[in-house]
Formats: sequence, C-alpha cells, structure tokens
Amino acid sequence: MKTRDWCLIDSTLREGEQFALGNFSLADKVEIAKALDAFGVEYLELTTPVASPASRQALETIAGLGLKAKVLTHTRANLEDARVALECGVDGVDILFGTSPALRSSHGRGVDEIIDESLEVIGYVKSAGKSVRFSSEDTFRSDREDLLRIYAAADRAGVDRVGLADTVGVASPSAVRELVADVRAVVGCDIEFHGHNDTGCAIANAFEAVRAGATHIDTSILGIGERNGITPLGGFLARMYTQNPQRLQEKYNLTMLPELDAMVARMTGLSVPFNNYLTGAYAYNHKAGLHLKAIYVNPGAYEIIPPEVFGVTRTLQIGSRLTGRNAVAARAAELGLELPDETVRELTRQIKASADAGDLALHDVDALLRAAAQRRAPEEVFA
Ligand SMILES: CC(=O)SCCNC(=O)CCNC(=O)[C@H](O)C(C)(C)COP(=O)(O)OP(=O)(O)OC[C@H]1O[C@@H](n2cnc3c(N)ncnc32)[C@H](O)[C@@H]1OP(=O)(O)O
Ligand SMILES: O=C(O)CCC(=O)C(=O)O
Ligand SMILES: [Mg+2]
Repeated sequence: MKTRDWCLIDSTLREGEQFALGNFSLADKVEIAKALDAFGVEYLELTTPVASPASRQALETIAGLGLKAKVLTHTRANLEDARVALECGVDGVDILFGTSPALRSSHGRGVDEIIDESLEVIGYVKSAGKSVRFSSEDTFRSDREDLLRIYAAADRAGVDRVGLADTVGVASPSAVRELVADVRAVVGCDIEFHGHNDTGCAIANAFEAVRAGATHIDTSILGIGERNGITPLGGFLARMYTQNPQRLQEKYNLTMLPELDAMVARMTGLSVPFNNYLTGAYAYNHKAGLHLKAIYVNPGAYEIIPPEVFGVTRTLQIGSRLTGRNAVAARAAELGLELPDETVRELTRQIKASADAGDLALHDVDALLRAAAQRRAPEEVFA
C-alpha cells in the first residue's frame, strides 16, 4: 500500500527520560543524540529546559552540537516555557495542552482558554522563526468536536504540525485511522502521532496513523517512556520495512539498531528484552524441525525481514527434542561430514532422547556428528 512520506521524532531524550530508569547524565544524553543522528532520525525531542538546571544544560549542549537532526523541546503552552526553549537554541518547540475531561480537570482550562493560550505561544514561536507543533494531550479521550475546533484554530494560526497523543494507550488501530483521517480533513499542516503501549497497540497504531496520513511518528529506543512506554524505534521500523524495504534502507542506517538498543539497555541498567523486535536474543532463533528444514532451504520461509538488514544474526537450535533429521543432516553437511540417511535418522533419535533431559548445545551436537562420522571409514566420510 502506498503511504505518504513520514519521518521520525525520536523522543528517547524526552518521553524516554520519563521512564522509571531514564535518569540519563549529560554524557549519556550526548551519546544518545549523536547515535540517533548517525542512525538518521530526522528529529530529536528533548525534555523542557524549565524542568531542571541539568535539563536546560542538556538542551543547550545538544542544540549546539550541529547535528543533522533537528532539535526540538517539549513544553507546556506557556510563554515563559517557550521563551526559555528558544533561548536554548532549539529548531522547534512542541507544545501541548490536555484536552480530555480528565486532564482539563487537572489544569482547569476550558476549550476557549486552551485555544487562546496555545495560539499566543504558537504566534510567539513562529515570530522567532522557529517551528512549532501543537498537540492535544489525551487526544483519544477528548471530545471529537472540541478537538477538530482546536486543531483547525492551530492550523489557521500557522502551526507547523498538529499532534495526536494516545497518552494512556487506549486507542485501537481503527480509532487511530478514523481520527487521523478526520484531522487530515480540517488541517493542511503536518500530523504527528504519539502512542503509548499500555494495551499493546503502539506499533500498530503508529502504522495506521501513517496509512491515514500522519507524517511524523514519535518513537523511543526500546520504547522507553512513562509506564510501559511508547512505540519502540526498532519495532516500528520492522513494521515499516515490510511496506517499503528500499525506502527504509535509504532513510536510516538500519544496521546500527542493535547498538542503539544495547546503549539504552546499558544506560538504564536493563537487558534488551529476550523477545524484543529484531534485536532480542531470540528474535531470530529457529527451533522446531519443520522450521529448521524450511529455513535451510530458504530463510524467508520463517523470517519476514532478513536479519542482516538490521545487523543481527540468526541462530539455529538443532539440539532440542523438536529437532528433525533435515536439520541434523544440514548441520553435518556444514561441518563437511557426509553421513548416510540411516545414520542421520539414528543421530536424530539420539539427540531427541538426550534433549528430553535438556537441550544439547551446538558443540554437543557437533561432537555426536563427528563421532558418528569417525566410526565410518575415512574415505567414506569425506567425499
Ligand atoms: C503526557 C506527558 O508526558 S506531558 C509532558 C510531561 N513532562 C513534564 O512534566 C516535564 C517535567 N515537568 C516539570 O519539571 C514540572 O512539572 C514543570 C517545571 C513543567 C512545572 O512544574 P510546577 O510549576 O512545579 O508545576 P506542577 O508540575 O506541579 O504542575 C503542572 C502545572 O502546569 C500546568 N499545566 C499543565 N499542562 C499545561 C499545559 N499544557 N500548558 C500550560 N500549563 C499546563 C498545570 O495546571 C499546573 O499548574 P497549576 O498548579 O497552576 O495548575
Ligand atoms: O506532546 C505530545 O504529543 C505527547 C505528549 C505525551 O507524552 C503523551 O501525551 O503521552
Ligand atoms: Mg507520552
């Protein structure tokens, strides 16, 4: 399916800092910013400089690095916050205002006040010649008419982008598709989507947003953010790779992904999750006999994305009770051993029986195969 061109706003340095363990030092932040820039993300979003002295220092430092990626910061719809943001040398300011009943009861503004205060900040940032985005926080629990009125007003005021934020992860892919299409009908500017993963839809929702006309997608490395986080960079790119592999490879240095995931894992003191998209330890592990047979013939049989595209490698787990004779024969061939079919079948039976008490490591499988080959005349073993 043809989609509008889209780009990434990586928010590891803003949403990711809101992750429980996202306590990055200045050196960490600079390392993250440089790595994401080398990867090719188009925008970096950083925490508001009014959050703390170190937040301001990080924003000034990263805005001054001369990166190719544009540096944005995320502020309230508040003139003082915007003024400080501009002082820090950012390329653009992402402002937000909660529009749902739950958030309006927290900040206390009605729709007209939200519009008035936001337009003042939009005008202020535009007059400084910088880009500005308006996002309605908790979009998917907000009244549709209010939302469209607010977005249309922001668009008329010259905002560069409007943002839809699934702040609590309640949206489904069809809800995202419908709302992005409705917003697309009332604004001419770009549309951004920010999706939380509380109900496991963050990647699918970002994907539907793009298909419905969104141009900017928020991600973070490993998906870190408030609670269980947002659309993960790697998982979203895996989804988009299936749509247009060539375009993705042109846009980003995809083989850097394992490095990015490992970097944030190290900085947060966690491991990359075992089942992580693309870079998890077992994301390219093949175990069952039927799978192994097909993989030896054609890896695409059980892989939608070749692992080398994202700089990872596949593992074939041959020493389990689920193994099959084709896998055992293929491993023997890889070792340069030629074994008759009956020997391979017998070895397969042995491996299965042993593995019932625990998987055999590959070197144990290899030892069995070599021992079987040695029991035969050398001239029969090596063709
Ligand atoms: C869904 C999200 O992730 S939104 C982004 C969240 N990011 C952050 O919160 C950044 C880190 N935050 C901070 O460091 C602090 O909250 C600060 C510096 C921004 C503000 O600190 P404080 O002045 O101490 O206020 P506090 O955090 O207690 O309360 C938030 C204030 O902002 C107001 N506010 C909330 N949203 C907005 C908004 N979109 N625009 C303007 N004001 C807002 C609230 O009404 C409240 O002010 P009030 O007490 O006068 O009603
Ligand atoms: O500003 C935005 O679009 C998103 C803010 C945010 O982090 C959220 O609503 O979850
Ligand atoms: Mg968020």
